[in-house]
Amino acid sequence: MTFTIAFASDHAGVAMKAMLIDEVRGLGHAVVDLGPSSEASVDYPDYGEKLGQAIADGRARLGVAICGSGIGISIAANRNPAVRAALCTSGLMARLARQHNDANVLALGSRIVGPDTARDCLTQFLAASFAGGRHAGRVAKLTPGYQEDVVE
Ligand SMILES: O=C(CO)[C@H](O)[C@H](O)[C@H](O)COP(=O)(O)O
Repeated sequence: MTFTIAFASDHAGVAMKAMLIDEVRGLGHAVVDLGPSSEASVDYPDYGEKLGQAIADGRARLGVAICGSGIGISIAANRNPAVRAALCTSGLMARLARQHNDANVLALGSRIVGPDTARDCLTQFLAASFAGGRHAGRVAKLTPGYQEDVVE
């Protein structure tokens, strides 16, 4: 299955963002790159907000958010009620974020995880799907108007 995936970062995540965009394009996914395009210093709240809006208005089904630690941009993206951003440092966390939490944004820290781990997180995030069942009611408590995504 392929998705439209929105990417956003701050300056610390630009290089990792470019690397992961190449990766997902190679897998046949469509990409919305919300920037930034240079490593000039920017503020993660602005880019987390852009990503939240892209998920909320349906421009992208999934998102990837990257800053130095992954913390600031995941907090920012999660301010949008449509977002369930999960900050992950392993492929297992990324898989569980999709399976149990129906996470729609993968957050990564470019100063925390290396390229191989980042790729593993993204690969497992994209390959997994929400398990539903006992998890559905829990996710509904997180997201107003939550409707379980039907995988087509
Ligand atoms: O939000 C963060 C910390 O939780 C990110 O790591 C930022 O990328 C970081 O704060 C940016 O720091 P810089 O010294 O301005 O590059």
